[in-house]
Amino acid sequence: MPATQDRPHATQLPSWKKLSDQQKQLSSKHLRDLFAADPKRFEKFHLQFHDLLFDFSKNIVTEETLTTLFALAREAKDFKDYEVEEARDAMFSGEKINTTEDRAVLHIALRNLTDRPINVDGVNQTPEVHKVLKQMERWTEQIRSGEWKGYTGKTITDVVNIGIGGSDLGPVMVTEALKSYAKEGLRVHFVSNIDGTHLVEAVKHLNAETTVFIIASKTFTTQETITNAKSARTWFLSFAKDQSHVAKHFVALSTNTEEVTKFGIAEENMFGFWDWVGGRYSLWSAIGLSIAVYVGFDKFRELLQGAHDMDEHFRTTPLEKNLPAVLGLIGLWYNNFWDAQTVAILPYDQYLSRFAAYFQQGDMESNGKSVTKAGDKINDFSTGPIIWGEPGTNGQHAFYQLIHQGTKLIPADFIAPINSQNKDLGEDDHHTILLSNFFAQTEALMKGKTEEEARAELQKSGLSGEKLEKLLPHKVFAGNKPTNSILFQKLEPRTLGRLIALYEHKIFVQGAVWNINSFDQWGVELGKQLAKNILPELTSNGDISTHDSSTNGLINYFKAHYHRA
Ligand SMILES: O=P(O)(O)OC[C@H]1O[C@@H](O)[C@H](O)[C@@H](O)[C@@H]1O
Repeated sequence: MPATQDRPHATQLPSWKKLSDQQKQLSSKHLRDLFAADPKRFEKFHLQFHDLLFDFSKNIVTEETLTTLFALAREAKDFKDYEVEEARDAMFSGEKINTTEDRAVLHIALRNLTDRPINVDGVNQTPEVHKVLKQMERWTEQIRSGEWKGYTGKTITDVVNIGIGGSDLGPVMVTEALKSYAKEGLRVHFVSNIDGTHLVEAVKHLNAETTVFIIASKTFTTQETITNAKSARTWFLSFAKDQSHVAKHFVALSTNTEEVTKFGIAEENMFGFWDWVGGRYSLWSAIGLSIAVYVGFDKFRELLQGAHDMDEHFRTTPLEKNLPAVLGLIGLWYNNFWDAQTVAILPYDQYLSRFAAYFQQGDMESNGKSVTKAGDKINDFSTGPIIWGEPGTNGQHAFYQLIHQGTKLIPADFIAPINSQNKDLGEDDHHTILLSNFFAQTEALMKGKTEEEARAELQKSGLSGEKLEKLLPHKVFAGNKPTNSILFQKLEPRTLGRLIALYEHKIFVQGAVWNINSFDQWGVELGKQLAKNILPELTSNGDISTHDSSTNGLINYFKAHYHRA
């Protein structure tokens, strides 16, 4: 078959049909029954990888479901005839699997700390990757040791990363996650939003003499980042006065040398990367500079090492024992056969408070697609899920109500460390309280509470008759709500690396079965284009009439009431 011809949609595959039948059978069963029928369910349905324990037994699956999901992954082919494992191998070997941009997808090369060559167009990328890592290490040490001085000869105390999307979310999430490893006296700040408030509030209490700005942008053309960078430079020069001081206070992370130098940042203060690094997969590249400076280069290296561990696991392990594959296929099961629209990511670890937000971009920008790789419209199945979540136990007191008793099926991933970084706080052991909630929630979601159980409880509390009957339906929990549980020893950099890479590859597996390009993001362009047209209209004279009546009405109302100064 010619390379450009598309393959049957996943829905036409024999295993898809089987899964659909299995879903019908399972929909009359309850997770309680599955547990009751098999005391070895946990043993059968969990995997371990280094310090990660992945329990998927509280899912509405049987061994047959899993076998069929693995079969599906082996039947699904993209237009190059690659099934999931072959598509994975193609990514690892530097093939240009991002077809619409004609690019390789090699975030895995960024954490390949070995000398294994990874070629793109016949050129080994590994030496270049290691060169930039060295450059990052040098700069990181200069800042952290105080060797790098500001324009008045003072040591740097504050680093402000200006970037957005993939040039912001990864560093934000990881610096938060690894906060306990931060160097005392060195703070990092993040400015992403074009809303001037973000920059103003970030620099408000900073001293220009001791502040360095990292301008992070793969393209170096992103409107938000360049506008913020220019305003940051204006703020800086309002103190430093002399343009020549910019060199000591602004560095750039980018693939675009020309734009970086045009901005006024010298090439020696630029940390490069490559078009084969997708924005949402870039925290491992120079984009991670704010992480490295905050926690130290050794810790940054451990983070890379952790991701590399997971890469090797993903690359070499059969689907049946492969954590990202199992996570991905179980997710696909709910997405495609149970009509689940969303996945909640619920870390029981305050340090992971931005983990779900990070994977909102990671997953939704990757798999929010509705054409196959060959451009064929997908209208017979659903692709990427909506990702959301907050750390437990905050979520419990906010939105868990809907997960427990709402009408929607919300599969959820519970993630927690076995050991906390913060112990001996006083009378109570916070961590056992936290984890008791984790275990209780996953149990409650699975088991629910039957009418009989609820009735017995109400009777015990002294209620009876009409009052009891009225309250009873509100006290019932249907249960049968699926969860994954991921436990790890402690939130160390290497573990975090493994965890992030686990989710990255989960996204890959789903995208491969759906035969979509998980590595482009054309859907973000239309809004950008229209904003460019609208911007001059906001400052032109007179009313606007070029849009629909709503857009015209809003723009004209804005213009009538806006005061720039
Ligand atoms: O790093 P850049 O080029 O400034 O891009 C930032 C973000 O820009 C967005 O438009 C893209 O959707 C993201 O994928 C990207 O991470």
